[in-house]
Amino acid sequence: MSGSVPTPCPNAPRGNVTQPSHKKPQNARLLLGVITTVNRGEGEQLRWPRLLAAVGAGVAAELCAVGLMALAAWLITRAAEQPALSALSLAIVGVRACALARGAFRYLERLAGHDAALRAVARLRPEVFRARLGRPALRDGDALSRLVSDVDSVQELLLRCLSPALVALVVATGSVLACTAVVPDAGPVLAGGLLVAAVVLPAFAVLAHRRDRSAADRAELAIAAADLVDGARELAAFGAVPAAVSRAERHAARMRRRDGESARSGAALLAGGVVVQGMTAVAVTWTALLAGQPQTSAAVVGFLALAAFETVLPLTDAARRWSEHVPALRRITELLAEPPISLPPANAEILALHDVSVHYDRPALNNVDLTVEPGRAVAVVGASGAGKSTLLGVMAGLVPPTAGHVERPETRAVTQDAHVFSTTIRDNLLLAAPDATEPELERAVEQAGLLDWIRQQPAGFGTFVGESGQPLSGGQRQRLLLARALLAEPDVLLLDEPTEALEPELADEILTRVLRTRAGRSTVVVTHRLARLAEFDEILVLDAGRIVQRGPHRELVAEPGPFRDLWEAEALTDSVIRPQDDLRRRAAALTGRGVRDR
Ligand SMILES: Nc1ncnc2c1ncn2[C@@H]1O[C@H](COP(=O)(O)OP(=O)(O)OP(=O)(O)O)[C@@H](O)[C@H]1O
Repeated sequence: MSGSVPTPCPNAPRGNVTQPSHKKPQNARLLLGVITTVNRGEGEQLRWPRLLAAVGAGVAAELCAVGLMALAAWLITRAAEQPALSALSLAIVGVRACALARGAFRYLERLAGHDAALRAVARLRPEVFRARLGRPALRDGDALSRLVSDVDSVQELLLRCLSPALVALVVATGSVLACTAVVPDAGPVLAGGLLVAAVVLPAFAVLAHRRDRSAADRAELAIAAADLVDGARELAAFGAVPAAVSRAERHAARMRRRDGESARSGAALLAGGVVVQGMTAVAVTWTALLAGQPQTSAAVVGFLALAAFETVLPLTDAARRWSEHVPALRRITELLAEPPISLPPANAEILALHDVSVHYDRPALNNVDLTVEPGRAVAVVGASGAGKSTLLGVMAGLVPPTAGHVERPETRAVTQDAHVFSTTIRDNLLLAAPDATEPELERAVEQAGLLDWIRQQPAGFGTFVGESGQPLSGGQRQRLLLARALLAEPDVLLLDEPTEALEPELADEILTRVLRTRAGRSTVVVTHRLARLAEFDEILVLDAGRIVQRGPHRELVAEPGPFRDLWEAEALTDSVIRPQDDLRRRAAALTGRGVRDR
């Protein structure tokens, strides 16, 4: 693996790792599980009462709506009989009260519901980010944005699925009971109609969503569009723009077609709901009349039925949303269920590996025994894939060994995939030593060879870098990461090809400075470059996960063996490449352009 520190069992997604087998829990249990997670611990959190208060207010608002319709129906039919006004006054007040209360309860429902959902999301987000800590980096933007949108899905599920479902359940039951109380024969008719709207139509919506491929099409279109934008230069250079554009157009056309199909099936379900609503209201009224009930009662149950459906019909949409958001819920649940990763704490004064092995799908490190005495400088060399980064990862505690054990003092590693945060240079550095003073910052960046460049920036240490800041060259990035590790003043500094992106002279200069200023700090450097290894106390030569040779530079070059082979190979390459480099440097000097970073 080139450079980045790999992560084997128990948490790596690759290799011979046995993944924990997650039995798929039921969807409703998923949501309950997530709500339990956000209910854990102290501080600001979602409390069940908030959610129940929202549901309670929603029920009250919907019951007011049903009551309003039923009272209005009674009022109109009764008024047609022209009774004394006093006989209607209670109903008039009731209609007014229901109308006012409905608005007030609706407002309370929104307030309590959003409060509960936002608290849930605020609580869940750090839990999810914490659970991601230490796991392999998410390189693809889609996975990264999903990490954010998955948590938003929980808000959607609470507000647009769970809460409406609970409200509909209570209001539908209440409406059937009220209808039965007024016209006993009409109760079962209403119950049947509501069941169709609450169960059958949502089931169709779920089925339609399962068959709907528009989400996959949308993702493919996004990928094609990203290729068009990010790869515009290469596509133009290879004359491949028309082909790429027509591929994106094909995705767009397919997505339009699918969107049309899904809009048609949604509209059909909506229309189906309205038909069921109308037919049930007619059937309920008819049943009441057939049962010999007065017209007033028939009108009341008919309108009551109409109003009850207003609460139940949105369940079709809620079911579609539920199907849309459940995969996000599943991802969150699986992430939270994984055992937390934490770096093992320092447990010794001296770094020592005892019979350490690391196995992925095949061995990466075999029975390594090694002690790094305080203050020693050790270089690790070997062919690509020999296990250098894995060894460094084990030393840093980033890769747990599959066999053997590690004694480790305080270490800091600069891995190839170490992250530059999207903030100022200063904040990136202070991550390692929050109390570092300005001179300490300057000393660290000077050792890492970045001070001159920082001084040239108008904002100096306040220059924004990272994703949303100033783009850094590979060499500047490596030097910033090196300075950050130096600032932490660890007992053991572990560097994985720390200057690979720099010109050889500058790389040597920086490495020499880092080694000379090490005092009591041990330094282990993985490197492909063998030129300056005489500065190291010991060189470890790795081959196929084993230490095949070790010793100081002068001894290793004096005897035939793997190191001398590597050394001679590099000398041969240098004799071909160096003259070209010199030429390039002279040309750069003439044109006044720097060539320090590769
Ligand atoms: N996460 C992983 N899962 C499976 N195999 C892995 C993983 N990480 C590394 N390997 C394998 O382990 C072996 C050692 O990899 P490692 O990255 O330690 O080599 P390296 O000497 O640092 O290589 P390079 O010089 O190219 O960076 C390689 O065969 C690699 O394919």
